Amino acid sequence: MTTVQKIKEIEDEMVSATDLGSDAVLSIAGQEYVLVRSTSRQLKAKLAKLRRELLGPTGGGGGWGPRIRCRKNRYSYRGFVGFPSVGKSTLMSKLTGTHSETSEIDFTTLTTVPGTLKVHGAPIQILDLPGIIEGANDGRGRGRQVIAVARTCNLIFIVLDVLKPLGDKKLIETELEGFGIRLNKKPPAILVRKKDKGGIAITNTVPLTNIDQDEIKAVLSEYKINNADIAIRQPNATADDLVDVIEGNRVYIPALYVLNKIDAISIEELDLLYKIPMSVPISSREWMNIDELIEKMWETLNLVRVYTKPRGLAPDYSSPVVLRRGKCTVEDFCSSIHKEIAKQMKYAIVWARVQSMREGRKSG
Ligand SMILES: Nc1nc2c(ncn2[C@@H]2O[C@H](COP(=O)(O)OP(=O)(O)OP(=O)(O)O)[C@@H](O)[C@H]2O)c(=O)[nH]1
Ligand SMILES: [K+]
Ligand SMILES: [Mg+2]
Repeated sequence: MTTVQKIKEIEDEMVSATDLGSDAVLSIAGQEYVLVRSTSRQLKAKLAKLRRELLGPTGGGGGWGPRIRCRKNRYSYRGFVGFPSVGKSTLMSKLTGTHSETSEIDFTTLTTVPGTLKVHGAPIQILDLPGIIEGANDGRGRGRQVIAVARTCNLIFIVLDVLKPLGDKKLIETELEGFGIRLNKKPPAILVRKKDKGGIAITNTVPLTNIDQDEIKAVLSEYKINNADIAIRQPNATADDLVDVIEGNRVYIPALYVLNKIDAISIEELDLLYKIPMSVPISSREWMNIDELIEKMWETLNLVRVYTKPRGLAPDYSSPVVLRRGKCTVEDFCSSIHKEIAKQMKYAIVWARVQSMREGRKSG
């Protein structure tokens, strides 16, 4: 029996215990739980604890149900990351029409649940993810796996509950950063080229304001790099930026802060929320301000839609090929369909409604 099935069994038992109107004893994984009609709150907490145990790397004894899996294929994903019960699944279910279990109990979602939302004709893949807890990137709960999936996304929605302290924003950021994810940041314009000899040579095309030559050398010596050319073109580069470049396994992902449950706050409080950069206040349950969320998502994704046109016929506007701006040459278009197509193609005629669409001819 998988863990998910086990939890379902507990929930069913909870219902029947309530029906019985008396105490019932339930044994799960060798532990006995006394189900009392009047203690449903306690039971829920127990269930949440059990779920968290099962989420943990040691708990569950490998009885985990469907594994968190997310392969990066021709689809790219956008994922919901947040603490438990902030409303990720409510939002995902309503946005995409794909059912993902919701409830007031923490750790309701136990696996990755994918759904698709069409925005301006382009299918956008969205992943509902299990809630994470503080310390996730150190291995607490199932957070590591969740964050590993988030690393493969090309947009992260950080979902926050406006009824909980906004310090949660910082906590989530720290968890993601601890896993090498850099949010709303470009890769630092710093070049580190290791050599066999010659010592450390530092050149900078911008003034060094946050780090000096000695500090750069100190960081390099931490990594036992004694011979290297360092070129700094990043204004206000920091030691952290340098470390990121040396470590090399960082991912730079845009993030949108989804501030959920605004139905439960006042207009004055809402005004304050609007000051948070890259944020959208919404209510997923009451379906408030969802249009703004979708538009911000579209802008942040920076996508280009390419419609194909059979000779002599009108373009097929029903299913565009979706490419990323800056990566939308004819060759990119071909590769997104099949890697062989570009080799055989002699030319393409391209009409563009956006300026950045590059000239579409490819000589044969
Ligand atoms: N007031 C209010 N409650 C909401 C809103 N969205 C979700 N909720 C409630 O918040 C609770 C948690 O919702 P879920 O969608 O299960 O939250 P989740 O983030 O997926 O939770 P986990 O999967 O456990 O991490 C449920 O009781 C929802 O009804 C909202 O916009 N306003
Ligand atoms: K929940
Ligand atoms: Mg959920």
